[in-house]
Amino acid sequence: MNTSTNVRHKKIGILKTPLIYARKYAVIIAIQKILEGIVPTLQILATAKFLDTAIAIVDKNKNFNDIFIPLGLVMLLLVYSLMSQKLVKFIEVKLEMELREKLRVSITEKRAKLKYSHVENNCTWDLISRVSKDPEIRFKDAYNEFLSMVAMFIRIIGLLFVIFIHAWWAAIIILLISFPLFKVALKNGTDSYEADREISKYRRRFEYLGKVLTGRESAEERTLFGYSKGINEKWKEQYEIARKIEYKTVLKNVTRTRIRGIITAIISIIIIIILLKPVQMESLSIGLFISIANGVFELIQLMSWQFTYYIEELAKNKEYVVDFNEFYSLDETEGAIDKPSKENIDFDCLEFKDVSFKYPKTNNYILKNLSFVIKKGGHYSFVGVNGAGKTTITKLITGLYDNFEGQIFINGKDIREYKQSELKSFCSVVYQDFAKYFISFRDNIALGDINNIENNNMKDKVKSSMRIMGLYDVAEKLRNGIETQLGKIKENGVDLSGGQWQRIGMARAINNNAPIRILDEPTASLDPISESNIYEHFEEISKGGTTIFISHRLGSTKLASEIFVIGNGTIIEKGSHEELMKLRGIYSDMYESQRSWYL
Ligand SMILES: Nc1ncnc2c1ncn2[C@@H]1O[C@H](COP(=O)(O)OP(=O)(O)OP(=O)(O)O)[C@@H](O)[C@H]1O
Repeated sequence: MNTSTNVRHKKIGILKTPLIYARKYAVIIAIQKILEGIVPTLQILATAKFLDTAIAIVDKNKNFNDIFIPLGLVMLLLVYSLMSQKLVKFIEVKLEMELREKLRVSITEKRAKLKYSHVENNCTWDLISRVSKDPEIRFKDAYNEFLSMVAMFIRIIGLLFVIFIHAWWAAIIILLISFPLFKVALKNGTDSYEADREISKYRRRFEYLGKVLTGRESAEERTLFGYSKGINEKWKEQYEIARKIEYKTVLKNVTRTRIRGIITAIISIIIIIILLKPVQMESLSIGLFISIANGVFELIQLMSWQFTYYIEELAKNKEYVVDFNEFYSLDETEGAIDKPSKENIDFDCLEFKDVSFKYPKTNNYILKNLSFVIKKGGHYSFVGVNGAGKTTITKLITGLYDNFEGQIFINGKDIREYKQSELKSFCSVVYQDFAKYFISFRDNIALGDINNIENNNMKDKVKSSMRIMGLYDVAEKLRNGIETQLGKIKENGVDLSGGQWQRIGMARAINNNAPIRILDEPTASLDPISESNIYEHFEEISKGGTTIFISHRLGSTKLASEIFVIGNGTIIEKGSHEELMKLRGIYSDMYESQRSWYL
């Protein structure tokens, strides 16, 4: 069915994603991180044992041989710490690669399935862009940071435990100062992501303006109109807003972090001074004092900088995961990625019955109680002023939007009851903003019939479409003929003129066997000879099927068996060219005003 589906997406979290998509590497990293949390406490104990034994040997209370076991332990733990870090870096790269492969495919698939309205809606488009940016790095970092935090937590508990046994009050003081620090870090993380979100709006604008200022597409106009200075000002304006938001957030975070650092440094010095007392009273050995002092400094360092850094990052990544889950729960069009049905679809008639439509989240009706019938084998023309709603009608016919009021029937059956694969096989379309694919000349045309793209007769089909569109001459002049790579992204790629690209777009549509052919401004970029060539070959283009032609060039309407003049969202005049000319209404005014320039 061509209806949208509200996707019941199982929410995934920071931990689940790597475990689902790259389980092996995720488990190895988790084990390593847990060990990373345990080893430092063992190191403190082993170092203390080593120092106390060394002092005892100097004091002649122990044998020299007694040093080997604690020394061996210290060495072993040191070697482990060094080796494991190298190993985990390697595993992290593997995890990232596997996440990239799986997540990118999954995100691309989801994007392809999305309801078309999400593509045309700014808010959801922002969300889609945010989520699609480096998802593997986001999840890898989030996973690592979460586990590093767990490791650090284990490490903190271990250190606190050792300190608690020998100076419980020091452990309590450290704990008390840590809670507000974590809260501040959490706030920092959320603020940063929110700022990122706000910045991304402006970034999109200044990046676009940057493209206008430097891109190839606008190079000629840039030189001719000399607008670089003005656009540069606008670029600066948007960039400045983004920079100020970023600066304010960073400044706030740095100030909070600095104050936090100074307070914790003072507290750690006080703790060390206080710990001297039990050493003096010999209730704390010198080895343990040195190890604990080291531990306290390290702990304060961890808690005031690293641990809080991880909390901040985690808060940021949590926001990303919220976006990620929101993206996956956006509604989809069922069967959106299905290929057109392979069966030969018979088309009999298409009917719009009192159709009204407004774009989602807007208030104005673009189409109002629109009714018309398109019959098999007929040639129809939609004309009307800019913005009258002609392209919108094609969006409804092709099923891109299904939130209209009234009814649309194809062969007497409600359009919403068709599967996407069936709907796709009804129409082939040359869009007003047709796509230019930077692939070979031949593949650009072959794409029009995806079901037979690998067939042996595709080359002949491509050639036949090229002949109709007068593309033989164009291909002959290219170095590798129809195998030439188009577009400038490849080293040997060739760019074509606007009209040549448009003819390729038409050839792609002709290569498709759908019974209805929709041509939205197909001659806008064509020279007069190519344009009249199209009118002459119209029967071949339509292949005996039904055509819907949208054009402001009213010469094309003479081919139509019926013309629909669209105004105020509905049909204001209809009939053949001769009938409408006799009517002396809007159509005849439009036609006469265009013709007057040719006389
Ligand atoms: N995605 C969208 N969201 C909101 N409004 C839209 C959207 N797309 C088009 N519109 C509005 O719908 C109206 C009809 O647009 P449409 O593209 O159908 O006109 P048209 O008759 O094909 O115009 P033209 O002759 O200029 O190609 C316009 O006012 C346009 O601003």
